[in-house]
Amino acid sequence: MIRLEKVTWQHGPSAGRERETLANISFAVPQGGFRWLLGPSGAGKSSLLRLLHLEALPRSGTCELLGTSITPHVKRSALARLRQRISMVHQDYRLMPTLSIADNVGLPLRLQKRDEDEVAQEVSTLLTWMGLGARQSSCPAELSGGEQQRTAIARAVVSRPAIILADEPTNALDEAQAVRVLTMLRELTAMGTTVIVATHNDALVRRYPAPALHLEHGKLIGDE
Ligand SMILES: Nc1ncnc2c1ncn2[C@@H]1O[C@H](COP(=O)(O)OP(=O)(O)OP(=O)(O)O)[C@@H](O)[C@H]1O
Repeated sequence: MIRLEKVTWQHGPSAGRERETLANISFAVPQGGFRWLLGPSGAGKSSLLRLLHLEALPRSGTCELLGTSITPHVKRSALARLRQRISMVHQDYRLMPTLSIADNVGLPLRLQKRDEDEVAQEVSTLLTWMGLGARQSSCPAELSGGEQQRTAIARAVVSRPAIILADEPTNALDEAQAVRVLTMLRELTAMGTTVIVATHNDALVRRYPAPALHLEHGKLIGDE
């Protein structure tokens, strides 16, 4: 469950800024829910996802993720536990440049101290499904943009997190790959994962009708 009530946040210090990056944002997504996150460039989509990924804390308002209230007083240990259950596909992928593709994808499983044989098996199965079976020992720099994006998606889903946040996860993919990724994300919601996908891909939104959060100038102008 994700629940935000009048959440406000901004980049940098409050003084001297014309407006908040995110202003008075309220919405809720039940566990297993799917939401598109839409809005023009600069509307605040990435900022909202970063907030939900706990890369920053709200300036005001209440934010509840998976039953934990995110307040300035929340314990670091609680935040750390929560972070392990929330995955993000960043727009710029954020792969570890010195690790192979397999090790990048295996990272969340190793953080969970999973058995090495199990890690190898899960990573290999997922990468093969993503069409990256032959690239497992390559480094990110040797991959195309689309291959890097698919690696970032694999890393986000491999540990079966409770929440997946994806920031334009299909912008480097061709249509067939984008459809495959969306189908997978929708299937994960059927298994109880909450998914929010920011996108400018109107065709994909039309193909997968779902409720959408519409942001404009940092304000939520629609939740339907
Ligand atoms: N690091 C930063 N420092 C200061 N302001 C920033 C920073 N990153 C983004 N902003 C500002 O915050 C606002 C929201 O940006 P954000 O990246 O969240 O929008 P977006 O909707 O994701 O845009 P896009 O669709 O282009 O990715 C914009 O006004 C942007 O200029």
